Amino acid sequence: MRLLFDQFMKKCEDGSWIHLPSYEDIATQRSQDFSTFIHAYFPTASEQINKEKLSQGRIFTRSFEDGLGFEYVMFYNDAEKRIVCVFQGGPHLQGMPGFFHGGAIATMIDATVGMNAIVSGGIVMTANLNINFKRPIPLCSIVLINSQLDKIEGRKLLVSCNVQSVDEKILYTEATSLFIKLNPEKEFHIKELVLNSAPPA
Ligand SMILES: CCCCC/C=C\C/C=C\C/C=C\C/C=C\CCCC(=O)SCCNC(=O)CCNC(=O)[C@H](O)C(C)(C)COP(=O)(O)OP(=O)(O)OC[C@H]1O[C@@H](n2cnc3c(N)ncnc32)[C@H](O)[C@@H]1OP(=O)(O)O
Repeated sequence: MRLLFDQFMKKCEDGSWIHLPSYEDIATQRSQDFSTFIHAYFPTASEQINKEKLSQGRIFTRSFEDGLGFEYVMFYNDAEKRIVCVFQGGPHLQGMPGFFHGGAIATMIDATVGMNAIVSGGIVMTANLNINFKRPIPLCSIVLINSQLDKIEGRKLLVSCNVQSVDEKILYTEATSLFIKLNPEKEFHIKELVLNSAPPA
């Protein structure tokens, strides 16, 4: 994992790739924006959300103890509209004995294609996620999630991805997704928000 991280950090040196900040980095810096965001886009839901609970909110991929759940880092290539996620799931993500749970894989896929849609299109939500599980992924192995923005049609963003072994010899999973941009009149400049929260390369 460290070796792959260092290889991608090297690619960041010429600016072609960007090490994306973790959700926690963004949330810590911009937590005051979250209730404004919810109120702007989902005014009815906003009344149903307990403000105290919201302040305890955590993205669930970052809710496990270190090493037991989702360990990952993402890198973004703006020219190619690609994100590569280096993912090493922990033992608490087990489904079939010895392998990752399909829901855990779906979560990481959604997080990766979702981040690609966010940096490409702004505030979006997943409308559709289609996954083909082709081979089971051994528990605790390191995999690469390669996502690609395929098309933008008005408010719709189509992003595809695959999950491969690090040596690229095993294709574990393929997925396509549809994201819908929320009301553009209430645009938050989320791309800047995400990129400005990036740790130094
Ligand atoms: C400053 C604060 C910032 C806050 C965020 C901060 C930081 C974030 C940073 C990082 C985040 C990190 C990682 C991201 C991690 C994970 C990503 C997870 C994302 C999710 O986990 S998200 C949860 C699951 N997600 C939902 O909970 C959505 C529920 N849903 C809805 O809320 C609505 O459904 C919505 C909004 C999607 C659309 O609603 P809408 O009213 O805006 O649009 P409408 O329905 O008119 O559709 C417009 C056109 O899309 C077509 N269309 C729609 N749906 C379709 C479908 N399924 N298949 C085919 N076509 C479809 C229509 O047919 C029409 O097409 P046409 O225009 O051609 O007629």
